[in-house]
Amino acid sequence: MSELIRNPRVMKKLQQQAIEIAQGRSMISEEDLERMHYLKAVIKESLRLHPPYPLLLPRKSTQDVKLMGYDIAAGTQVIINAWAIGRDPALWEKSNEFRPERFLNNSVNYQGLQFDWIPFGAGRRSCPGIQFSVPVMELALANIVYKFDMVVPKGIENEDLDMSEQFGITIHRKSSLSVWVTPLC
Ligand code: HEM
Repeated sequence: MSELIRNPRVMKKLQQQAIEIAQGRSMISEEDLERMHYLKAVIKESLRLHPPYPLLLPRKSTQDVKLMGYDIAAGTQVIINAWAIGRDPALWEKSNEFRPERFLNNSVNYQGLQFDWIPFGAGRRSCPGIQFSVPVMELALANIVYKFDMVVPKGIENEDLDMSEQFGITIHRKSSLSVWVTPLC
């Protein structure tokens, strides 16, 4: 929500897609999600910049390895930082910008097979909640933007919206998100 409000171009494009898909119906349904490619890209881009679970479950190396110049001895506990990978400028063009378009022609999926985007982790300890949480996020966001327009309160510029994060086992906004909401239909 914060990124959409900060990026009205993306909000407009997403609302446009929601209007086209809903075709005047009162709600967007789960069956509609398949065709909402821009919505899926928005969610993926949000998870790239703001993975709710930033540090994956600890792993242990089973053998001595050399990784990017570092020697990691067998038995070392390793913690993988999905937050840093998602913002790595070597992997992502303009890595700090919210640009869902980067996921439109990108085969990346939720299974964690491409290690440059791992908000749900990877491998046998990856998140078993993907099948539940992704449709829930998509359905909620699709219906919110279909029904409401949201902007920053008067007197604040979009780029001044406080995006500070509270780090911990999970990451969330440091301050509550205050918005002006207008019903659309
Ligand atoms: C946006 C929502 C969610 C995100 C971003 C997320 C992310 C993650 C991540 C990054 C891990 C660690 C994976 C790894 O180390 O490879 C994890 C583990 C796990 N998640 Fe989720 N998760 C979400 C929702 C859920 C939901 C809804 C459930 C249950 C209904 C769930 C259940 C679990 C469980 C049980 C584990 C531990 C798996 C294990 O120990 O093998 N998650 N999740």
